[in-house]
Amino acid sequence: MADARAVLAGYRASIDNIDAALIHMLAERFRCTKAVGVLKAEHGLPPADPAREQQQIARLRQLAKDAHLDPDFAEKFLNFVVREVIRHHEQIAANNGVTKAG
Ligand SMILES: O=C(O)C(=O)C[C@]1(C(=O)O)C=C[C@@H](O)C=C1
Repeated sequence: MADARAVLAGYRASIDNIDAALIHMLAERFRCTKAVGVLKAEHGLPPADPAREQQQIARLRQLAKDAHLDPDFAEKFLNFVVREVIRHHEQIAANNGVTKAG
């Protein structure tokens, strides 16, 4: 039992590091997409680009398969993130290209 607890603690330390890396990577991605939102608003480009999304989905599904991750999960995760990005783009466009902090 003591051994199992030590093994579990070791796995949890890795999980905590991975979760921290995910948060930092998502923060960087949203920093980048906010700049994209400003660029799009300044040039009158639409918030969503469905053709680009189809390319991203196809690419991530293949990457997921190669990595033995469920491709349906990868697609759902990308869609979840992109829907939030589009919401930000729409807000930026409504504010004429001005972003709010956060
Ligand atoms: O590439 C763009 O045009 C973006 O706005 C970025 C992004 C994304 O988050 O990857 C978001 C919305 C678009 O529909 C496609 C892709």
